[in-house]
Amino acid sequence: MLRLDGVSVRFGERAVVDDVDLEVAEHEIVCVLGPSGSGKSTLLRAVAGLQPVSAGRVTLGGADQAGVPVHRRGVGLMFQDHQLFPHRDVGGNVAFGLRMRGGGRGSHDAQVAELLELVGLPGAQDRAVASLSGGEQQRVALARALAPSPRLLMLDEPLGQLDRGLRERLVVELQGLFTRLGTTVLAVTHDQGEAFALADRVVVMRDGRVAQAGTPLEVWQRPASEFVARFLGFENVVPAVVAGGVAGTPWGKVPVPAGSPEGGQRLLIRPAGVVLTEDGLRCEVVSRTFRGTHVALLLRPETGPPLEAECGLAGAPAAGDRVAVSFTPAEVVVLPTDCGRGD
Ligand SMILES: Nc1ncnc2c1ncn2[C@@H]1O[C@H](COP(=O)(O)OP(=O)(O)OP(=O)(O)O)[C@@H](O)[C@H]1O
Repeated sequence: MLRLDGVSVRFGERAVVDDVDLEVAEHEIVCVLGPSGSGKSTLLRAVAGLQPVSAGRVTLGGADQAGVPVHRRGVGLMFQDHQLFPHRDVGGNVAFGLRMRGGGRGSHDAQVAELLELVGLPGAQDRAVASLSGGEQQRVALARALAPSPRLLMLDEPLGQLDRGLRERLVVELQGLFTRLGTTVLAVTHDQGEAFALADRVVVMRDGRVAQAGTPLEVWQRPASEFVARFLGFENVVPAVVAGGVAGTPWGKVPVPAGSPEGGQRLLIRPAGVVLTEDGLRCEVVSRTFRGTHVALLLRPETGPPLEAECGLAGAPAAGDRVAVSFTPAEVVVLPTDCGRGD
């Protein structure tokens, strides 16, 4: 459906998007994820035709998009500040989306009703935009973007301004809706939770380049670099020397998965792999945080930097308690080095 070959966007000397290859298959939901300023929005704008590319090629359905204006690309856009028309009612906003398809100014009542039903706002046609909550406005913007049945729907921080609880609910709804409709989606977000909940595949960007692309599970289980690991919120990353299935680390010996590269490496231990035991590395519990399904612990080991661990709710130690931990190799990742990226 969508293909980017070596796409770069430069502002002056600076490549904000730098030689990016990317494919989105029909019916696929791809989320571009990355820190602020990594070039996500610029990439999306280049695909939409809102931003000229400095090098490379964007093809949609096999057709080169060079010189094709935004309104002829057949893409739907929903941006962070969802830009509803404040003076039109909800129905008028959604009908605008339908007219974008070239259906003329005729009555679109039935389709508007159907679209509002779809986004969970049945019967809202006559409501004023100003009377809607943030989440409701987001749904109207979505109905308007879906109205012309775009071959590719592009979302830029679609839930960016909403509070966390609402975002978590909406993201599940969106995922279900897109899957039901078979919509092809390219979305941009800086929120990994959102990306992981929505996407079939995530693309992590760093300084205009693709740092890793894969399914949420692949990226979560096997971060391709220390940058990706830290971006995902993993803090247990240390230098290590790997030999014979064991890594020598500041926390002592840590078993690594079979087949891990040997020699001087960077090592990630996911918190789930730091297990409370009778006998092992001795630590003091600095803090504990209830996370619903488990307890997150911050530990101060007798050697090495602080360690993040997880344990069950029952019998979780308290701040100040002394515990011992061991490590589970399945949760240990020997990280590929970030070539030339200054880490
Ligand atoms: N029109 C422009 N002229 C010059 N620099 C720009 C322009 N648009 C964006 N940039 C710069 O390009 C870089 C990438 O911006 P972009 O908005 O694509 O990042 P982003 O990853 O979407 O960030 P955020 O998550 O904060 O929206 C930023 O440093 C930004 O300042």
